[in-house]
Amino acid sequence: MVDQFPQALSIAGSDSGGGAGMQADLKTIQERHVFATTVLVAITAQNTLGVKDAFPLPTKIIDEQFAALDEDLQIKACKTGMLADVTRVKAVVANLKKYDFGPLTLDPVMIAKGGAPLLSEDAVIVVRDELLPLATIVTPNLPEAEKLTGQTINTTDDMQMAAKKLQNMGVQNVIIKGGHFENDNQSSDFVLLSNGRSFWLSAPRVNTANTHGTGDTLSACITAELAKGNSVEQAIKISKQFVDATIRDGIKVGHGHGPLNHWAYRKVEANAEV
Ligand SMILES: Nc1ncnc2c1ncn2[C@@H]1O[C@H](COP(=O)(O)OP(=O)(O)O)[C@@H](O)[C@H]1O
Ligand SMILES: Cc1ncc(COP(=O)(O)O)c(N)n1
Repeated sequence: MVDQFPQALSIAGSDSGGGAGMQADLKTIQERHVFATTVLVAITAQNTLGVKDAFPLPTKIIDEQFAALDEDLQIKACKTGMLADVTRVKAVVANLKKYDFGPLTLDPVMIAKGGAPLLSEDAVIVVRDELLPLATIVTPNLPEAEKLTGQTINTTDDMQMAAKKLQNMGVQNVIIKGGHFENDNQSSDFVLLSNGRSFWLSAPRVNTANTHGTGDTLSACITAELAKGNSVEQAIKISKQFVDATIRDGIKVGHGHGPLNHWAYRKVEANAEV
């Protein structure tokens, strides 16, 4: 059979403000020329000023979304974002064990930039023990890596140690994002691959409050690149450049932590072609 157009899946929560969550995933996957599909796990009433309310969806409709996709589509890579609570994490784990949607990028979303919880405290252990071993790559920010490993992260050495711990927990590849090291003039992420290779991806830190959805965008881009058949290393490198462009070439939307410019990477690619 002729291969179908590359298809990727975002399993996440909706951000009504359009900057993060499933909306950021859809915009990113589309920008990478991959067909985006979705399993909606929760709905948030949210804007750039914060999360006003959140409503986790019943597991029945979560299961039905997975079944509908499996019946018809040929999904080559998937990612998880906001999973809300123990019930939803367990539902997603069960579905990912039931169906093959390709390599899983696990973005262990826990707390929104504005401070609102997007994953209940008791669900962290379920993510660690049940979802992490299913993932091809995990993409925690610093507070998420601290929660998952139980260690504090104050230095770059701590980041490397935490990455090794995560790998020992059963995930093949790890990227620990350094966006929260706000006193550094670089934004540096540490990558540890399944073959033991490790490296840093750094970019000059952009002095901006408009970083709503950076983590979602990075993990969605990795997912899109994996759906095209790129290696984990290629996918991570392209995604760092992609998210960097979306932050650097910013737009003004809303009055708080504004969203990214999801079409900024087009200019980078156009310049590269000249
Ligand atoms: N101010 C910034 N300037 C440049 N890159 C940034 C900035 N903030 C975050 N990043 C990058 O954005 C990506 C997402 O990181 P981070 O913001 O830590 O994730 P999250 O949204 O999950 O908290 C990483 O590649 C990080 O290095
Ligand atoms: C539905 C949803 N999913 C994820 C995030 C995390 O994004 P950020 O950490 O940039 O606030 C969010 N705010 N809302």
